[in-house]
Amino acid sequence: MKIGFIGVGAMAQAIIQGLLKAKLVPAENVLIHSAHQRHYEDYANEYGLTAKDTNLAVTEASDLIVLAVVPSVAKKVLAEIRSGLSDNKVLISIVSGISLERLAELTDYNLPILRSLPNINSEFGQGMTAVVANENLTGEQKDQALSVFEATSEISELAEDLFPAFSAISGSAVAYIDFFIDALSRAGVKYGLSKAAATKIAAQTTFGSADALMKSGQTPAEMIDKVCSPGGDTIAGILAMENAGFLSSVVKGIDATIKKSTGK
Ligand SMILES: NC(=O)C1=CN([C@@H]2O[C@H](COP(=O)(O)OP(=O)(O)OC[C@H]3O[C@@H](n4cnc5c(N)ncnc54)[C@H](OP(=O)(O)O)[C@@H]3O)[C@@H](O)[C@H]2O)C=CC1
Ligand SMILES: O=C(O)[C@@H]1CCC=N1
Repeated sequence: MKIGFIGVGAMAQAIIQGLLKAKLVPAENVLIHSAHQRHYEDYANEYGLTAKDTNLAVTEASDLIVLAVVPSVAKKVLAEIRSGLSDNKVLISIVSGISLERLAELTDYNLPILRSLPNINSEFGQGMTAVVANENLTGEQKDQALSVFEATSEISELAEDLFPAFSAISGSAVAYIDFFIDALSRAGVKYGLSKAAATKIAAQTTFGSADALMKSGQTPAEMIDKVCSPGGDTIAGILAMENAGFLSSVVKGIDATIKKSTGK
């Protein structure tokens, strides 16, 4: 199986690194092209990938074609690769905000297409990806397309109208969670910890909390209650955070993310 990437920016690189770690395909079976020759050639050389001269050449030589460009250039790129697509290849889009209907309209209504929304944690096999297939993508071909994300992440098959919410609380939320870790870390610095030590402590605590939450099967509220000793320190902190608008500031951030991705 050959997997082509059109665009090798932050998200494509995370998936490629995840795929290489998972050994889903040999490195030379990953084909790439992007806007800047120096960038895609250097990246291909560094990891033993195959660089191609054009987006169309990637498409023609691949079984799965991952569209990994920013939304504003997707239309132009799809026009370039359209003639290389056929029903024995799968177009996989990771582009935020472009629907299956729009992808088909810009290419061909008979093509198998998978719309996905991964997150950057795919690099370490810890991603979370939403997927939705069109009616032309079924059976073995669908399994093959899903294998890219199974190798790098958990998968959630979602209705398309939930993609903006998913993108906000997963794709974008990696940054929001890191923002929270950085906030904890800066608070640690305020009270004398070094930034490096505070960041490690905050990151491990975040990681361990997410792991424990999932392993316990409890709700976040139940976990919070276990940490808040009666009359203790944590409940004082929770109340002060909420008084400063913690919940509504997080929801406002998600509202803004969804508004930007949908224009609504
Ligand atoms: N970053 C993330 O966490 C996530 C991103 N996404 C989606 O992934 C897509 C890419 O985002 P991201 O990786 O962050 O963006 P980047 O800006 O990091 O990467 C964009 C890539 O597109 C390439 N590119 C630009 N124009 C062309 C062209 N005409 N032909 C071929 N390649 C081109 C660039 O080439 P070059 O490198 O040579 O300049 C670059 O490699 C977006 O649609 C985004 O919505 C989805 C989920 C999460
Ligand atoms: O910021 C963005 O537009 C992309 C979509 C999800 C994560 N990054």
